[in-house]
Amino acid sequence: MAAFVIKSLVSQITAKHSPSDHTSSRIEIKSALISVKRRCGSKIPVLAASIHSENDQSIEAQKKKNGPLSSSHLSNSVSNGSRLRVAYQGVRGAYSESAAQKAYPNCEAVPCEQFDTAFESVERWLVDRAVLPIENSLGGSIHRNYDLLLRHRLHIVGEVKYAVRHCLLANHGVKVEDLKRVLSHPQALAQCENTLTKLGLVREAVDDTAGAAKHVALQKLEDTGAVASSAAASIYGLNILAEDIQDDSDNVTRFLILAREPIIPGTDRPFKTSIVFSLEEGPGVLFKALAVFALRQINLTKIESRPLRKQPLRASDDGNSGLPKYFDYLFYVDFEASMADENAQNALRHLKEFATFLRVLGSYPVHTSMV
Ligand SMILES: O=C(O)C(=O)C[C@]1(C(=O)O)C=C[C@@H](O)C=C1
Repeated sequence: MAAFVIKSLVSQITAKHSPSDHTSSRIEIKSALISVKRRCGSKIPVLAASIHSENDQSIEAQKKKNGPLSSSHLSNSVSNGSRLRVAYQGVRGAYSESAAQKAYPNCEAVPCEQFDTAFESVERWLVDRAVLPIENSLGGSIHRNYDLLLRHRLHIVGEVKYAVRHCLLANHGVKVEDLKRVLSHPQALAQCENTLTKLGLVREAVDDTAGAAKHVALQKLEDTGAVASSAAASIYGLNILAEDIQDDSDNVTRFLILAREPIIPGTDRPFKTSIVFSLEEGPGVLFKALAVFALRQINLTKIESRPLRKQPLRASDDGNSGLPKYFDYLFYVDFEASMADENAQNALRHLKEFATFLRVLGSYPVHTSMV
């Protein structure tokens, strides 16, 4: 509630003042924050810190430099509430940018250096949403984002599936036979495993596909190519040596749309729910957990297990030698039902009876159209 109050206050105040008139709007925001703080208590300081500093000027300056948001920028701006601002990981030309624009066609796509930065920029009101890859049909799960879903308190409010078509890019005048190395995001390299092996290229993983293209272009490399999109080729002035080099034409990456607040789940269209839980150790416990859905004819579309980092190993309970006996895991499950559906509510109530931890990450409409 406090955050909502502040956000509407800030947009009212900043709307009153000209963009250059930061001093008076900051003074007014400060006094408004003091009165809100009296009403809402100590939750304010963190949010206030992000409002008090120079607002969009630093973001505009940052965008002019065309550099992605880094953690150092997280504390000094706030979304001005005009166009929806959507964070993605990577630089201009990344598939994540295209996915963000597909999810919100008129959005302002905001590049972030790391996945963590994208999560934090939503939490600190720098942007309104984040669109982050969670799995790919060839490369599998993006484990980092599964771990971050648990570490942060954002909600999944949607998903978008994007058909990824990789190109082999190089500087003009460079031929395929001149290449010795290729740069790209590890997921992209994995999706083009066969092609890159046939070409005998040494792979080097970098933060994102478009960043790889940008580096090859800026450094005018003649023995190194990049695996990236055709959009990245035109943005950074590279030549497309080969198109559709992914190992399978059906190369789809599923992205999650993350927000500070959950959506109200409905039953008016197909919904999906994502949860994460952990279980006691024991024979058949996982079977029992999955049975709560099977018994109610609820279809599971994804199961992912990730180490329980706070307690990665579990000592054996027979007390022998005290050596850890089990790896402790978290289970991430997506199922095809809305949390507005009583059947899904009963399934989770049943799961809660023997799960040691359970959190609903989001209940959101199934993405149906393809790019
Ligand atoms: O590097 C990019 O262009 C991204 O958008 C990242 C990413 C990913 O993390 O999987 C997104 C889609 C593709 O699967 C390849 C890379």
